[in-house]
Amino acid sequence: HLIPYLHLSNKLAERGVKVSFLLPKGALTKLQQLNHHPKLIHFFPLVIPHVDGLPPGAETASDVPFSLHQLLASALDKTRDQVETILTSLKPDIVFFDFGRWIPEITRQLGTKSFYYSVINACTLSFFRVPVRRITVETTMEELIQPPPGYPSTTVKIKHNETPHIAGLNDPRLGAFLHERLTTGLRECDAIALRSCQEIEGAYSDYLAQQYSKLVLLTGPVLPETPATQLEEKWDEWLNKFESGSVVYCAFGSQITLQKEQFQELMVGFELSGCPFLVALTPPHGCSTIEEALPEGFKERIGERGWVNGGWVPQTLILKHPSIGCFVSHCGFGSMWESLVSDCQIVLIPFLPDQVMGTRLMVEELKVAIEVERGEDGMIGKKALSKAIQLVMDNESELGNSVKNNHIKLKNIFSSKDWQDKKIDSFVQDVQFILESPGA
Ligand SMILES: C[C@@H]1O[C@H](OP(=O)(O)OP(=O)(O)OC[C@H]2O[C@@H](n3ccc(=O)[nH]c3=O)[C@H](O)[C@@H]2O)[C@H](O)[C@H](O)[C@H]1O
Repeated sequence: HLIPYLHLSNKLAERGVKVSFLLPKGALTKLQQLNHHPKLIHFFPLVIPHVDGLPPGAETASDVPFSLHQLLASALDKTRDQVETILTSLKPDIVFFDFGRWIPEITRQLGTKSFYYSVINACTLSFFRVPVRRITVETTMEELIQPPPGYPSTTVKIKHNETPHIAGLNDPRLGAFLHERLTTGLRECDAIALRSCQEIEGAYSDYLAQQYSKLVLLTGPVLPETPATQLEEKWDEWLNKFESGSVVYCAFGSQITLQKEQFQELMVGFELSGCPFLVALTPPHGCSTIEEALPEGFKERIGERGWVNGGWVPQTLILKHPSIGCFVSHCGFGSMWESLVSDCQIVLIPFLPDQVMGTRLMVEELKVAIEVERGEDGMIGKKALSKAIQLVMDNESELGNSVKNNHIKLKNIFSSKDWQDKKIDSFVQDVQFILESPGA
């Protein structure tokens, strides 16, 4: 959530807006590198108090598994005094927030506005977090995956047989907690803003506005300008060995850590695909390095054809490299947008609820990607993965060409800087209108 908020801050700063960015102290180093306007964007590091049950020093969602997000949110709540002191001294015109459901209480006292800025896709937010829904600890799985009345899709949904394998769905306490927290923020804020656009999520954003009877503003994808820095030599040199559009790139964002068995199954899937591949995944559970996680004899069999990296890679630069032809992604919202503006074929393996919903939007509605089906046991099988990759990489494949052509149509719109700038410009105009009309 911090990365998309900073992308938006950069776009606002480009338009002369002064931004105060409150963030966990521990995230400062990583985020500082993404701050393109240090004269207009000032960081205010927050000390995140320890909460029993959290690993020592845990400060962001990438430090803890999804199951501990409730504890992380209570640690966030303990920063309220720090936040209140900073906002009282700054007196900003608007506060953008998402998990801090007590922000509107503070902004009302200060006579300023609060915008709930959602960095997850609108099709998920409007499916689960609308006032017409009641999600409590008693809510059954059947009730949970039922669309709310008036929901604008019958294909964007979570299927019953997959529910046991989606993290965060099978914990009624976590579900009730998230529902109460997010709907409070959406109900109490002055306006809702979404990191999306009419072209792909207009129906969901309109549904949300109708459900909350409040303005819903769209910022568009808010993608950073391609950084001036070049792709590091080690990646560029290795990728240049392969034909244009032949390499498969796989990454699952900052929150997914696989079980070792699933990790190894995916590695053999890349091997069976016959394509060169570059994989950037954190070492699976129980492994401290990626080397120890690799299947027996894998490195010897693969040789120079594959690179499995156990840490963070410059994803946006890699996706722009001409050798990359396929992106195997978890459909995190940031990666989803980055895949839409890329020239790659898109293969999706979602893990969290919003990633499943985003995958259905991409596959069933936009028809620009294919999804790798899980087996009965919830595993992504090596054959299913290699088949999906071969399908999109085969120039003769009808489905492969169909998703490619649909993707190109959207890419031609979304990758235009002019289109992206127009989205932000109209967002800033709408915000100014709200600020100038006190009754709004
Ligand atoms: C809203 C929330 O975002 C979360 O973020 P997560 O980090 O998983 O994935 P992305 O949104 O793709 O964000 C990941 C960001 O990290 C970048 N990246 C990733 C891996 C790497 O090796 N190098 C990189 O530069 C990537 O380019 C993207 O910008 C979850 O999805 C969650 O489902 C969703 O609700």
